[in-house]
Amino acid sequence: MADSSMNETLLSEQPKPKRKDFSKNRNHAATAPAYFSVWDLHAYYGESYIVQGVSFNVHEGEILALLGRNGAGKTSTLRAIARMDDPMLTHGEIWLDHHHLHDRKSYEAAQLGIGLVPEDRRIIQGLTVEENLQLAQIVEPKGWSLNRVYELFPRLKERRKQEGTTLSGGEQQMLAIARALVRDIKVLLLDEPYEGLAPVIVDEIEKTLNIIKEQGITTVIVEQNAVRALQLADRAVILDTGRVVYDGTADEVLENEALRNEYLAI
Ligand SMILES: Nc1ncnc2c1ncn2[C@@H]1O[C@H](COP(=O)(O)OP(=O)(O)OP(=O)(O)O)[C@@H](O)[C@H]1O
Repeated sequence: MADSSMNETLLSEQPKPKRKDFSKNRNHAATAPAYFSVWDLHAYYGESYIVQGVSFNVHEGEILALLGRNGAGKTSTLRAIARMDDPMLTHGEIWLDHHHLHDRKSYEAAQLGIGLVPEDRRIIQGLTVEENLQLAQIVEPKGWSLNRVYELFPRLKERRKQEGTTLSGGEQQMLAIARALVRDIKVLLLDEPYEGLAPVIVDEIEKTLNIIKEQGITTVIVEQNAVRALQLADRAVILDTGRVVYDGTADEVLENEALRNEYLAI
């Protein structure tokens, strides 16, 4: 999270939040060729104006890295897309496979195919690995079967009777991703999946994300480990103070030292 001084700056310089008003939005779907399209999102925490007009498109089956320095607004953008209450989305459009999400609740966005894996992974205490997965399957529509998930994550199969919160960090991350897959998701939103993990575990998760991509699932990954995210991703969007400052190929960012220095400090 960014320091509070940035918040204060944003607070003093930015306009006050407006009432939610999606009626003035133009119909972006008519012009958006992309499978998953985010257009001109504006979102606030209380009066703090954080997401300041973010737009990007993602093609089906693509992996997009959403990058930027601490406090750039990456998590907030993911949360706005997943239609969480905080930050409050006040303007913009979100389209997934011809369905609009911008005027929906988070549970409706989830039913339409958004799978958010938050940074803290939210493994449910007191439940085994398998019970965590079964609980995620309660809500329709269902996605992958447990057998299919266990094929992808043999470690979870081995530990299926173990309490989820006692797993290692990497295994908990696998469980968090698996929980998204047992629901019928179209877009996987990953917030800092590599955080705190050893490089060898990052390798393992990266392989899994490539397999998930081969199955046609679209992924947006937010990651402080920008190089690893760029190596995985097809495309990259870089945010700075809640605005898009780069939208292009991941390879171009890896090759463009000036861009990396300026916006990623790497
Ligand atoms: N619940 C909240 N209430 C108020 N401000 C918040 C809240 N969460 C985040 N912010 C502020 O929003 C801004 C963007 O935060 P966000 O977490 O989206 O950034 P980020 O790019 O994901 O950074 P990081 O990698 O550090 O998490 C920061 O200034 C942060 O302090």
